[in-house]
Amino acid sequence: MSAIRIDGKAVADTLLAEVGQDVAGLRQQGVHPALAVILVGDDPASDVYVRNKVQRAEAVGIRSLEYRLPANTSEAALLERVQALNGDASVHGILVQMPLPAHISEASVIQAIAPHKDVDGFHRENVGSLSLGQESLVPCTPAGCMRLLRTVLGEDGLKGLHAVVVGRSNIVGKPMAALLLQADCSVTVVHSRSRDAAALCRQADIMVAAVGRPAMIGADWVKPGAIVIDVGINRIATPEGKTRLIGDVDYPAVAPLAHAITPVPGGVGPMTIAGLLANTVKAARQQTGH
Ligand SMILES: NC(=O)C1=CN([C@@H]2O[C@H](COP(=O)(O)OP(=O)(O)OC[C@H]3O[C@@H](n4cnc5c(N)ncnc54)[C@H](OP(=O)(O)O)[C@@H]3O)[C@@H](O)[C@H]2O)C=CC1
Ligand SMILES: Nc1nc(=O)c2c([nH]1)NC[C@@H]1CN(c3ccc(C(=O)N[C@@H](CCC(=O)O)C(=O)O)cc3)C=[N+]21
Ligand SMILES: [Mg+2]
Repeated sequence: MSAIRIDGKAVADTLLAEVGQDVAGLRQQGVHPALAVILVGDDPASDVYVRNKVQRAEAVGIRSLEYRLPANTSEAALLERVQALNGDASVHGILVQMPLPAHISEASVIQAIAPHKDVDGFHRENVGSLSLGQESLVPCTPAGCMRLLRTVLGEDGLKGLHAVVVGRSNIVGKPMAALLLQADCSVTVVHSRSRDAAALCRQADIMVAAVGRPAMIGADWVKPGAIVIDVGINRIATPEGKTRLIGDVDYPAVAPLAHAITPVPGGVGPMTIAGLLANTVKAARQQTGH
């Protein structure tokens, strides 16, 4: 028996086609959804993601504005840029690429983004809404993971299952746990201080790995028949002297015993970008009343 390989690229393409139709409809009504992406410094990984975002945005008809600021940009200058975009009615979504240089407070920058333009869903107003189960802009990566889980399990198929989230970051782990709870899973969150993380993970019907450690999750962490979602994006060196992407899950070891599993690349990553663009359209609708 080999696992279902969850094709995130294909699911993302379906979502992007829907987004493209929504954008076309809005543009006929005179609304051109626009996303501003701000990148501070020249982190090579961030550079790839920002390029992917801008390309996908343009492919679905979303106007994209890209601001590349030098690594020595002051926090005040970045906040000024954010405030200018907050006040620009032609811009519907604002994303500040993380991580930021150490001299800039990520929290301060996130709180400066107008909540209705916060397409990452990181602002405390959106975090609060998510936690309360109220309508909000939901973080793109966890939302993408939920959509992938529903493609395997169906709309109501998550109810009552035990989900284990590995990682508790504000951008992935915590919002992931909130969404799983809302879908009526029982949720365990495992982190660096957890006692016997592997034993907790072995109890999971659904496991979501968001750690940032290449292939940390081996076969002995996974219950046979579990569904495994790998959020990790790690760049490792190959014996040939090149680099390649690998997840937090040891795919060759885990795939034979899982019911379904996402690959890296081609799993969660494409869903994040599709979700970001879907959030941009949602924000544009809310801001324009269309
Ligand atoms: N596919 C996509 O679209 C995206 C992928 N990513 C990727 O997902 C991964 C996680 O990202 P992010 O959440 O931002 O990472 P963070 O570094 O912010 O968080 C990592 C989490 O993993 C926990 N952790 C670290 N080591 C262990 C361990 N040995 N056992 C159990 N838990 C551990 C940490 O625990 P503690 O809190 O105790 O320190 C922390 O909560 C990265 O590879 C990142 O590149 C991120 C965003 C989007
Ligand atoms: N404010 C903010 N919001 C984010 O959503 C955010 C961020 N900062 N900082 C960095 C992480 C990481 N992230 C990814 C986006 C797309 C892919 C992606 O497209 N992955 C593809 C291809 C990757 C490749 O080939 O390099 C895949 O996995 O198949 C991956 C990772 C968003 N993040
Ligand atoms: Mg910082």
